[in-house]
Amino acid sequence: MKELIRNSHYIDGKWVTSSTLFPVRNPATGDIIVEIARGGEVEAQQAVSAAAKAFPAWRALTAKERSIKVRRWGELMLEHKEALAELLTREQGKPIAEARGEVGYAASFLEWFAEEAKRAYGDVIPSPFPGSKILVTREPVGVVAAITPWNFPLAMITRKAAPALAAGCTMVLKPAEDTPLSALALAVLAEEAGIPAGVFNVVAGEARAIGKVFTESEIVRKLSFTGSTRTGKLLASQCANTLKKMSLELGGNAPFIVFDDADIDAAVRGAMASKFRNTGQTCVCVNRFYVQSGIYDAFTTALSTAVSKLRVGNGLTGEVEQGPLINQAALEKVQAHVADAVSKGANVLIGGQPHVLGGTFYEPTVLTNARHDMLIAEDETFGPVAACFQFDTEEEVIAAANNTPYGLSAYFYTQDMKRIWRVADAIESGMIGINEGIISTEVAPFGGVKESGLGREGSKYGLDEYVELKYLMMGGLQ
Ligand SMILES: NC(=O)C1=CN([C@@H]2O[C@H](COP(=O)(O)OP(=O)(O)OC[C@H]3O[C@@H](n4cnc5c(N)ncnc54)[C@H](OP(=O)(O)O)[C@@H]3O)[C@@H](O)[C@H]2O)C=CC1
Ligand SMILES: O=C(O)CCCC(=O)O
Repeated sequence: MKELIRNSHYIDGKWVTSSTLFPVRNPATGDIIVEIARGGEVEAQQAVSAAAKAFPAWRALTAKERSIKVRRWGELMLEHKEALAELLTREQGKPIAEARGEVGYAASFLEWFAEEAKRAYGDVIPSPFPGSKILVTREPVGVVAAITPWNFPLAMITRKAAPALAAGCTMVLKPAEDTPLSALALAVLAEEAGIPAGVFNVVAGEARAIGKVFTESEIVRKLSFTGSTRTGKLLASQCANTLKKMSLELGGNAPFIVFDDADIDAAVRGAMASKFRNTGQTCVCVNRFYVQSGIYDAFTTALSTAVSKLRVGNGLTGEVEQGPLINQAALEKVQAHVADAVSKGANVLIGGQPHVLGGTFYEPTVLTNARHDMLIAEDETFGPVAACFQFDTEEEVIAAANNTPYGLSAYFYTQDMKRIWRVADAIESGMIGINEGIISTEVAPFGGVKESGLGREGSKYGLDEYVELKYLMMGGLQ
């Protein structure tokens, strides 16, 4: 087994330190896990140069040769599943069972795109001109920069690195300040898998300085970002001058609609899975529950009963289902949303306070009588708070669900087949769970519309984000 904890950057196949360090803390205890190198402009430039140098040889490999290495990277993740999961829980806080799930999910992107690498087919187009042939080939974009968030410290990296490397691109990565250790552990395993020096580089540290180098570089031809809409817009503006290709997976404000004819038990199971995954800290977590009047009391009561059974604590202890929030700012956001909702008339059915464990733990919470003038209706809470709105008609709820600049995920529960199609067509969202609370899988296209972003990750479509089409017109063939 490889030692997975590293405290320096991984650039050009070497472990490189910096003159200053920053602490990585366990959000469940506040303890420092390790202090790691704080990189900035210099390290970011080194990483971009290394990725540029490695690109010609990596793209020149056959798709099958790249596929073998990418697949091996994923296999190594699974061979180190327990150690990776433990590290992930220590730096991110999610319950160990969810961390194990994330290791598998992250590895699944490496397996999937190792397969897709071999299917980066071109095209032959019937030519309208005599004596000519028209061909389309698919080429790697070049050097890709990735900037990733703290909520899925492994999966958000492999969801980008797997298609990028499979397509023949090289990568520079800046992980989130709160969770760089999982990214560095991935670099250890990339090296072990035989991924050549410079193909995958990790620089942790100063977000703005590193981001500026990545976005302003003429060498970097693509930015792939997951995080807040605010930061996504900033990075997109920084990319404008070099007109980079961009994938942006940004914030959401997911509605979860429960119609009168829904199977209430199934809806509560879906609600629990979607809302409380990672303590409410995923971009596809429900933010607004819309429950039809006829079942409002029954649903909210059943939801509260389920929420009352959630066990909160340090994710490393096996029984726990809800970990801490990632940091103090996250706790303050949740507190502000709940205080604002209560001040405007929301009722607290359960929870509503910081947890007695202290730190950044917050009680799993259900609010009823939610209204649209509350902060919770506009901005993703990113915490364990289920805010329930009441509605009467399908028309009214579709208008309410769409009344947001976001459009990442949405969910609805009904047993009426005609309504399923009507509502699925009407909702403005990149992804919809229909009688289903968990939608994430490597085989399906993940991404949003409106201000939730650009592009799709995972699935057969995910490779397209890392390739350019090249059209070849061959004349004089007669
Ligand atoms: N779509 C999603 O999956 C996510 C959505 N969010 C939403 O965003 C809110 C705030 O979370 P937060 O972590 O601050 O999200 P951010 O969007 O700020 O962070 C995401 C990533 O972007 C980096 N980053 C931040 N600012 C810059 C910059 N100027 N240049 C380059 N990189 C930058 C961060 O680095 P660093 O960590 O070093 O600051 C991190 O790696 C959450 O409450 C949630 O609503 C958050 C995370 C994921
Ligand atoms: O919050 C995110 O951006 C990660 C989504 C996790 C998933 O793929 O479900």
